[in-house]
Amino acid sequence: MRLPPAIINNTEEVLREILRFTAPADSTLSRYFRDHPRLGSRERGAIAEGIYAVLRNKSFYTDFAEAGSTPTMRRLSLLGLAAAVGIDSLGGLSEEESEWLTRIEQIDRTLLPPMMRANLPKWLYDKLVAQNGEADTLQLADALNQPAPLDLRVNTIKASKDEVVAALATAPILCEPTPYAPLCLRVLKKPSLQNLPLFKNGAIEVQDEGSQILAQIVGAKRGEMVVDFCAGAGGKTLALGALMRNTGRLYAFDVSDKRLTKLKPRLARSGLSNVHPVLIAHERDAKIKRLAGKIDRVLVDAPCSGLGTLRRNPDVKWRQSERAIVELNEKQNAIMAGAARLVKSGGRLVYATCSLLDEENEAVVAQFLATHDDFALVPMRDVLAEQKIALEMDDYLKLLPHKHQTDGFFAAVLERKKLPAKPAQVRADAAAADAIEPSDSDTDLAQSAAE
Ligand SMILES: C[S@@+](CC[C@H](N)C(=O)[O-])C[C@H]1O[C@@H](n2cnc3c(N)ncnc32)[C@H](O)[C@@H]1O
Repeated sequence: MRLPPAIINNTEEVLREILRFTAPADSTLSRYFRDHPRLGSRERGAIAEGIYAVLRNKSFYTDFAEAGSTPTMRRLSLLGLAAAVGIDSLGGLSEEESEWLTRIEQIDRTLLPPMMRANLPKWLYDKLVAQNGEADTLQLADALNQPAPLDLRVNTIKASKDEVVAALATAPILCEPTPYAPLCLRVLKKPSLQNLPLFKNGAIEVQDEGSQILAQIVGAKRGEMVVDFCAGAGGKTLALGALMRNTGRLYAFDVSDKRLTKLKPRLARSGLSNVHPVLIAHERDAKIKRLAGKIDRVLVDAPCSGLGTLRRNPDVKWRQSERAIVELNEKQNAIMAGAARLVKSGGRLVYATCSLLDEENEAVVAQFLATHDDFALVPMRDVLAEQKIALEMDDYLKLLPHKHQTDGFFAAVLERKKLPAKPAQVRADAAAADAIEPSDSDTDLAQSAAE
């Protein structure tokens, strides 16, 4: 059955707003759907997919939509909707529009000028070509312009992987294991999962395989003191807490109350009791200072451009700018310096981003090492071997959608050099002092966590 002609107008209306790039596309779409409750689920799906198709293919579509007699916004909407549901499913097309859409569908995109084929803004295209060359950039861009698969992480606190596969099969939902992360399942279609008992009872979380690998390379062990410095809504926190088998202490820091609030229901579902969310004012907050030198593993999943997640958030490439990257860089350097203070001698600091740009990745690590000679890089190949992850990397983790079918991720592991052992008497005195005067850091933080 054809979709009603009115959805072309709806798409045009919301697209006009989204293309101003003043807010994330997903939040504008959610608000539009809330304001238009009469749209059915099929119509909503078509509009959302149509908008995402325009965002993914904006350079190519704009070039073709600007020619012709009908308004550009209608033509862009038609191109997006046709890509999302097929020309034959669209009601209300004129004969000229149907023929025009068919002609564009038949264009061989490999013959387009490279930047138009990549559908990237010039500044980003130029940076990626300078970094990786044109052929690799085009392959990367093609992969970034495909929708991401739906990956799940099995929460072993609640169920085994086999139990989850069996329960999904009865739904019936088909899934398959992925190559690298041991607890990852890739769902073959994209069913809604929210109402599944498995989801409600916390046995599964939606999480990209790349994100799961990142949590694993932190190498957090049972009973350790761990900090997830930029925990956000807790995607990696929950994975870390489960890897620690719900033991030790895992602090989830963030400067955003809104994001930490989103962590709370996920935490309740997860069954974890070792996680302590703490709202911090900034990376030098006094709450942090009190944990200085006490933490085994610190993860900095830094605020970044998010360019590695274009499969999910295609608007990000049009919303980011070179100037924003410079500002992010300052923040990334400052957060690393703040987080480093927590790491104990012999402990590890993991820097991670979902950016594709060297300046947010290798350059931040280089700047950190240049100013922190008490840290050394642990080559990623050694970390992956420790964790038995079958990925070939050199010094850094660099996950890419066209090579690993994950979002784009970067990570580096830095170890704080071990201090020379203290003389026996000094050690004994320090132990006695600790026993009499427990540090106030834990009580303070536990209190913040309870708030
Ligand atoms: C990439 S997101 C984290 C995503 C999260 N780790 C996850 O797996 O879902 C970066 C986070 O850093 C937080 N952030 C920004 N500045 C910060 C700072 N100075 N200290 C700690 N967190 C900060 C942001 O609020 C945001 O939640």
